[in-house]
Amino acid sequence: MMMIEQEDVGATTPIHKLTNGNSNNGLLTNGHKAKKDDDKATYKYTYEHLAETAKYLLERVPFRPKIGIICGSGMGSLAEALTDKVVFPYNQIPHFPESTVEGHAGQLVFGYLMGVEVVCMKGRFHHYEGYPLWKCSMPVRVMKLVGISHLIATNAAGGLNPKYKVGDVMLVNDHINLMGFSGNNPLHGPNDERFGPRFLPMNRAYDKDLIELAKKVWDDLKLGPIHEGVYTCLGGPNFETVAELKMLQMVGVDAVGMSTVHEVITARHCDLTVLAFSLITNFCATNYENQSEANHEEVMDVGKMRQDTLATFVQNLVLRIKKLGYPGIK
Ligand SMILES: O=P(O)(O)O[C@H]1O[C@H](CO)[C@@H](O)[C@H]1O
Ligand code: HPA
Repeated sequence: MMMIEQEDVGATTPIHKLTNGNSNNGLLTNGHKAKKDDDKATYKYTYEHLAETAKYLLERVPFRPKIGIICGSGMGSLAEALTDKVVFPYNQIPHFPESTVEGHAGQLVFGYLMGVEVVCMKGRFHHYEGYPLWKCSMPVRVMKLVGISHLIATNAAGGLNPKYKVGDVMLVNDHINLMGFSGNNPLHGPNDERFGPRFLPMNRAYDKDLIELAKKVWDDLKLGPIHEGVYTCLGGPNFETVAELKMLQMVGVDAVGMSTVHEVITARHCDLTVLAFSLITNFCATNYENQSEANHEEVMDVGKMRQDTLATFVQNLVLRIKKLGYPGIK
């Protein structure tokens, strides 16, 4: 059987090679033995490898999760309310990368949230950590393979819309894939149809029914105002310059961060129904008079400050999603 093996020598410069199908022997086709910890090599990330990861997890979890939750910076406490937890540190999961960012514990937690079977990523992977985008979003495929149909991606973000206040929540109704404009995309490289199609539409990426449901849940809980808006992901790790923020504002961005977009692309590729929201953790200074500077401590502090509200919101949201029979685009 012929297989495509990919050696990714840079985030955006893959070399595709046809081999005789023995892709799991650590030997790249140029004859060099791959280092076991080679972060750049996609040979560990074929469908078969991710299926192996999923099998490892499912053999240790007595149920199948329906909803995946990605906890944003400082928002790991979303996973605390889970009952009957089965916790996997990322470094013990076959083929999983490791979390390196403060506020991202690095654990995959299976459990029940209000009686709903979920799996939570306490810690996500960012491009600035040195991971290519396909690697940042590989856990989304793993979550798909363990059984989820719905993904709730959360993030901390800077508020560009002047109406937003620190601590507000914005339901993401669209994104601008700025990194994708330069060809940096999690689906870059050979496509495996078992995950999804080569070309996929993104105009309905953020499920409208789920956005309406989330608004209703938020309102029913009387949690105050909630926004809907456009998110963008930059590469980071530096926060933005004033000129960059002014440009983002001009093109219609409401909140800016360094994650989520690649996860959502990967999720839609494998047909997951997606809801995403941003916790606005800081203002974005769009003029030179503003002396305040963004920093990660503030981002995490705001996460902590809003953790109870967000936990209540997410718990009620998953409950309603289950009660409604898991609505949304399939
Ligand atoms: O998007 P999450 O992971 O919530 O984190 C956001 O917060 C960090 C910056 O403080 C960046 O990693 C940015 O992406
Ligand atoms: N910019 C980019 N990423 C962020 C920000 C920000 O202002 N806040 C939290 N994550």
